[in-house]
Amino acid sequence: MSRKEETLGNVTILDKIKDAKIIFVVGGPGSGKGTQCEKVVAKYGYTHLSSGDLLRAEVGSGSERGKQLQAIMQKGELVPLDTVLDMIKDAMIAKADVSKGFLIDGYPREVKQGEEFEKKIGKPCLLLYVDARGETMVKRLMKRGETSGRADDNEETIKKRLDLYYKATEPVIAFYEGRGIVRKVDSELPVDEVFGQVSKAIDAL
Ligand SMILES: Nc1nc2c(ncn2[C@@H]2O[C@H](COP(=O)(O)OP(=O)(O)OP(=O)(O)O)[C@@H](O)[C@H]2O)c(=O)[nH]1
Ligand SMILES: O=c1ccn([C@@H]2O[C@H](COP(=O)(O)OP(=O)(O)O)[C@@H](O)[C@H]2O)c(=O)[nH]1
Ligand SMILES: [Mg+2]
Repeated sequence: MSRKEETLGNVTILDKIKDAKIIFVVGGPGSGKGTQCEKVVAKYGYTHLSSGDLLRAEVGSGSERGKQLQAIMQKGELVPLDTVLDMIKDAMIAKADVSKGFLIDGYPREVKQGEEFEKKIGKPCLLLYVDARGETMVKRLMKRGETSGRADDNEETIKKRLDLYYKATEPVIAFYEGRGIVRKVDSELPVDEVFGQVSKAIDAL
């Protein structure tokens, strides 16, 4: 295939993605983003892409890049922006033909990530803000850590993830509030009640 055709092919795929709805799902570690996304997939048939899951898949592959990612994630720090964005973009392109909507879970982690996503992929129509108290999130993650096997579900790393969330990710919510696309759900409530709030926000799209 010539370079020109490749570019044209890519444009078509990105156009398809532009027609699909893009929802950012943002909240602290253990706030319940993954839990709610699973329910959205079941009810609305959206494609769920968790940035953390994509990174963990790369770690699981045992690749050299995976080893570098593992070291960063174990410390609760953020991996380089381009790495995550490329993974999300590839995953979206792979689903472009069959997807009417995308749940981008755990992304953006910082305002710059959101800006780059919009430049390279498209604009979100909704940001679901999954809100829980710090104390609640720590408790849930410690419990999840008993069985999750996640290297970052330990007390020390949980604290770092939480600090980074407040410092880097909360400003993302303020940024998109300015655009009027943030809907906050209270994830202190039982899962089904939280999902009631999530459904309302999606039905209003
Ligand atoms: N009581 C209660 N527990 C919840 C709720 N949502 C999630 N949990 C529990 O909290 C833990 C974390 O939920 P996840 O959905 O994995 O959270 P997450 O936001 O995806 O977390 P990360 O993957 O760390 O980003 C899980 O063990 C869930 O069972 C909720 O609404 N109520
Ligand atoms: O855009 C992202 C998403 C995840 N991560 C890394 O992956 C880890 C786990 O992310 P996930 O969303 O699964 O869990 P959370 O930290 O929200 O509990 C984070 O602590 C980061 O090290 C990252 O660097 N950039
Ligand atoms: Mg998750």
